[in-house]
Amino acid sequence: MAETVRIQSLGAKGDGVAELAGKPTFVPFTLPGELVEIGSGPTNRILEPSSERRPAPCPHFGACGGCDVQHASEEFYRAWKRDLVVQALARRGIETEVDGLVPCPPASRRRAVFSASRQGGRVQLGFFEAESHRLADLSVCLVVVPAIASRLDDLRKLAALVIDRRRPARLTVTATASGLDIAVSEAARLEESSRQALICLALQQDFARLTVNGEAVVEARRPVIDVAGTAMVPPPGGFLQAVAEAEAAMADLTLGYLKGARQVADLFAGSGAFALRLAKGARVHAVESDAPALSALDQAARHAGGLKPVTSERRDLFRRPLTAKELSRFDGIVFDPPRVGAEALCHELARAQVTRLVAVSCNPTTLARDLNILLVGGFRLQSVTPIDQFLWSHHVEAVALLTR
Ligand SMILES: C[S@@+](CC[C@H](N)C(=O)[O-])C[C@H]1O[C@@H](n2cnc3c(N)ncnc32)[C@H](O)[C@@H]1O
Repeated sequence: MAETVRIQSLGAKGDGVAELAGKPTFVPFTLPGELVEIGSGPTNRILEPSSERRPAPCPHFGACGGCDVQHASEEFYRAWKRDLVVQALARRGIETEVDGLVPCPPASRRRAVFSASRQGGRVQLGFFEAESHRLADLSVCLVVVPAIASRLDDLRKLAALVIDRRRPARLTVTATASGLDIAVSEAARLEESSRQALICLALQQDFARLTVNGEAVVEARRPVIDVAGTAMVPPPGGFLQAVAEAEAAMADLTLGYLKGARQVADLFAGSGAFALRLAKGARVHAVESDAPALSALDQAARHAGGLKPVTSERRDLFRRPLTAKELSRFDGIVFDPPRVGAEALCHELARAQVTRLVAVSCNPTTLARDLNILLVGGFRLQSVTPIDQFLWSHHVEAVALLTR
């Protein structure tokens, strides 16, 4: 039955929020203030559009799970994203100045994880919505760098050789300085004939490296990521900040905040986006649980000229966080955990003799929880900067400085 609702706000996942029969109702692709008819068909009818509404630039918007908010003015979009951080902090009772959002340009995502499946004999390649089976077959993608956007058909040809009938394959595609680095997971078991076909295709398409279900199929060239002048070869499908400009913005803030520190810990260091930059001015101890990531960091540090010593430690920081005593030997610390945050580590940090801390986060909710632990432990929050890395999605990063 059709109902008419007035959208009150935009929720944390980018859906419009309205009240219906006293309950919150989520209406995708709407904006605050809009009057919307819902439930009358597959799409909702906007009866009164917001003055902030704009035509979505991408023809796949709405059908593709990659973007949530393309239908608003840039000013509205940026304010909403910044507010996701403000609101998450406020829910923990943290009232603080939050900087303006560092924006993300279109055509800048160097790392994308596509899904591919076969529908009626045709290979479809695109992004799934969370918890959805909707996969739009992309003819264009406005968020990825041209080196990826121009290769969607080639990626479909590759997917055709690896798709398992029972589940979609995942293609982690990274544009590196030496060509595309592609890691396919959840692929069908490779028969010798499809392995040969993949090798031919990868060489013909000039992919730098192709890995399928963890097996190196082709490495025509080492895929190289430039980390502010240091060459780093990432492990296949390993973590990499998705947008080089966003990584640089987070790193610039971190380096500025830790200026003058001599002994720095980079916790949840990945392949060294921060460590390799920090080591230009300080000794760095990098801690991370993923062995291939640490090995990439080590190799890069060893081959780079002019860096101060970089040591690394493989350690599960959830189960075995550095202790307050271990942390107290550093005069600067940066930590950049996955979405679940760094609760156990923050309890140790709160007790450590550390005066300068940089928290980098991809989840405002866990960031707020972790900051709260540090504030109770006597730190003061000096700044919070939201950074857009996933343009037109509901994801937002943040960098915060804490001092004692
Ligand atoms: C958001 S990434 C940050 C990586 C790095 N700072 C960068 O900017 O490229 C989070 C990192 O935490 C690592 N990680 C996940 N769980 C961990 C754990 N329990 N202990 C230590 N590291 C972990 C992941 O492997 C990943 O490299």
